[in-house]
Amino acid sequence: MPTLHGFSYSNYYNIPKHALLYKGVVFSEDLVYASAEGYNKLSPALKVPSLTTDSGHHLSEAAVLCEYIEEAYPQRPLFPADVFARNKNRQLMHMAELYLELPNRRLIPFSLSKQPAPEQLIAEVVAVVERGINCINALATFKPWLFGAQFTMADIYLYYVLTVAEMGGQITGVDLNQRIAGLEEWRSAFAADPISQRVAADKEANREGFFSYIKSRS
Ligand SMILES: N[C@@H](CCC(=O)N[C@@H](CS)C(=O)NCC(=O)O)C(=O)O
Repeated sequence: MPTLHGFSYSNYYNIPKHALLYKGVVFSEDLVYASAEGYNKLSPALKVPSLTTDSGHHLSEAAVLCEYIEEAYPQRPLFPADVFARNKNRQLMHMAELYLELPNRRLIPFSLSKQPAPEQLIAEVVAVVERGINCINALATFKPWLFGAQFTMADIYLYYVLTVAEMGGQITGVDLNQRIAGLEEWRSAFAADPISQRVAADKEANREGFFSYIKSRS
């Protein structure tokens, strides 16, 4: 049985978790924070999530876990069969991370501490997020999923990226629902799925533990 390492408050952790649940893979969860002793053996970058495969190998980086999960568990495919469509899917995943997740992630410390973020930082974040908005508008159809009828890995990836993008948006004032037509309805449909609700409930159950961990490190 594969083991997913990390914590449920992490949006990155919830990406492979959602994919595993969608495919009906039986897996165990190992609650671990990135600074735990020995965690570098699972994830050299000391980032959550990581996965230990059935054969005892360790992998890390959420997008890599998505690829591994699809290859190791081909049931209920999450990438399109067509090679171009499959790579278009990956294109959106990469763009969502680079231009929506990572810039907004820079604002997490200010969101958690409720301290004002420097104007220069906000301007830098907004400049990158504008690219992200253009990318999603150019690629996604929202009919009803990002690339049409098939629910794909890109849907999972973007949904959890938006957790951090929304947190940052409260500081920058960028409202993605206003800027990306169809995003809000798509997100509501995703959130209504029982798997999304299970992931959200697990996240909520980890809230106290996560904030105690953050406090213990400051
Ligand atoms: N590029 C990594 C990023 C993962 C990431 O940033 N995870 C956060 C939790 S949401 C983390 O481990 N943070 C710990 C740290 O930066 O020390 C991935 O795709 O898995």
